[in-house]
Amino acid sequence: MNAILEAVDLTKTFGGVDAVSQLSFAIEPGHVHSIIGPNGAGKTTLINLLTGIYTPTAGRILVEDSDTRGLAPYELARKGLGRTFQNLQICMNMSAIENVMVGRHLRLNRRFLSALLHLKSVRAGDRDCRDKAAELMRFVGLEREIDRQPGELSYGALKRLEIARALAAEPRLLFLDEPAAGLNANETRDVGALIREVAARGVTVVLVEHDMKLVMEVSDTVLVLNYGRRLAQGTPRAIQNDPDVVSAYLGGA
Ligand SMILES: Nc1ncnc2c1ncn2[C@@H]1O[C@H](COP(=O)(O)OP(=O)(O)OP(=O)(O)O)[C@@H](O)[C@H]1O
Repeated sequence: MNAILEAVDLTKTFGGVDAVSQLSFAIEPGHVHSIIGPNGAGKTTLINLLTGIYTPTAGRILVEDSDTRGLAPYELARKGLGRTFQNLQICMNMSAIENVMVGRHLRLNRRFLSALLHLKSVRAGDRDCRDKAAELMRFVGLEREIDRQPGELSYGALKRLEIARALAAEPRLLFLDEPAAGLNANETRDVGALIREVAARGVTVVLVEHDMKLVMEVSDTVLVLNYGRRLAQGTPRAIQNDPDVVSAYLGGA
């Protein structure tokens, strides 16, 4: 088995409601894999399970064949799992590049909290970290924003900054939770191009997104959830033509 991540009979129950129910799937390395589904289908719950925020009620999650049960999110980050969040998690009192440098410390420094508290010495002492962060800001198209404060950046730029920060930890698998939410059409198109570039760098991308145009343009495979279960999985073209998906989701969207 060469899956980078595998879910086996995964279930998460909240007070009698199965938010995710007996879900099995595999994510092959490389490419862009999207997870879609109507509101309440279980997408966020699934991401929170895969990234260690929730513990499964039943079932298993394997990262490169190793069971992740009991591992905290930061331990999964060290195994190569990165993520961005639906709601921005940017530190507004740090410069844009410092936010990206923090992302690198989350992976490299076991005592990252103390590193955060001594950010000035980190900044002075770790030229490599800053250089790497600057390279990532260029990669996401924010080369002119390096020393600006997040409060001066557009919402679209902040979303890209989050992606740069997640990449700073050098993930092999990157979860993007609604990266296009709140963006206009141009910004969404740019995020789509960025997602493809991230995948071209060899980072496997798992995308949770409501914007169907974006999903269909950037994905290699799409997993469709409905009531916490797998409704369909396949290429964007196959998904768009799947009658179950059309009636349960796309048709009602
Ligand atoms: N912490 C929680 N406590 C109780 N129920 C929850 C909790 N989180 C999610 N649920 C329920 O689990 C189901 C799946 O919710 P989830 O947020 O994972 O869906 P989603 O597909 O991400 O939805 P959306 O597209 O609206 O973000 C819903 O019925 C929701 O009400």
